[in-house]
Amino acid sequence: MKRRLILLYGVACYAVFFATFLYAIGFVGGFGVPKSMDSPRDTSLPVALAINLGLLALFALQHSVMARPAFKRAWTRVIPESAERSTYTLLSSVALIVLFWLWRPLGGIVWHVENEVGRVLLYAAFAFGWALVLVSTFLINHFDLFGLRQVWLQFRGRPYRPLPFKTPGPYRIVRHPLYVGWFFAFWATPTMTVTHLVFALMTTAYILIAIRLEERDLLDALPEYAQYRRDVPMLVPRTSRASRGVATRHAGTPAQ
Ligand SMILES: C[S@@+](CC[C@H](N)C(=O)[O-])C[C@H]1O[C@@H](n2cnc3c(N)ncnc32)[C@H](O)[C@@H]1O
Repeated sequence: MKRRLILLYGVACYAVFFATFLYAIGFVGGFGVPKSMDSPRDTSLPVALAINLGLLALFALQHSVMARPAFKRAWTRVIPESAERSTYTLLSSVALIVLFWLWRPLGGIVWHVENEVGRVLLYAAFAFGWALVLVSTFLINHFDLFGLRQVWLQFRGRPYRPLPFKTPGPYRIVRHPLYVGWFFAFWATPTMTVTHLVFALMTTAYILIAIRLEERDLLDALPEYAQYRRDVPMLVPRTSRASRGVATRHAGTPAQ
């Protein structure tokens, strides 16, 4: 009974995540949702700015604190270990839903591209970003990142084994393709409003901090990560032939 409940909980958390992810595409891109990030301003600028920065800080805190190994060790004394990742996924989605709900558009145009080719290219870059995010989750292990693998294994009575370190496809070109995807998704827009710019700047700063925290944990957990870090750039691909040689050194899938 308990196993079944945990499985159901994991599936429900995943469903909430997936709906939130789809909503986020419309919220950032400005289509298909009742209120997007770039809707007209309805609050005074300082108040709107304070609310938005608070919402972003709430998400950043939840997302980074709950991802740290020390927090997970303490937290799994309270909740079942197999439900930890699903709970993380659920609370991340809740933080985003609160952000969508309370977000205050600021108005103001920073740039506006009217040229058709430019607009198509920017929309293509936006779509590429979201696709890269999704594809990267599958390259690492989509079902583990969002907690489904953990609840399924407990349901089948099998022990959880952490994911091995992997460098598939884009992970041989940059260490953080998923975060590169976010940059495309957040910066590529034909109409950059002040709201959108604040969002893009703040999320960029947060991702750079999150990379430091994530890499600190990866260096602690994986002996091979230090060499990978020396060989493969963080976010911007190298163009030289030498770097391509280095990338092929990571073409295999070293075990953890
Ligand atoms: C949201 S994913 C982001 C992965 C990566 N930073 C990126 O931008 O593509 C974060 C999780 O991926 C794991 N991770 C990061 N790089 C990895 C790799 N090369 N192989 C396996 N897991 C990895 C981290 O330990 C963390 O649990």
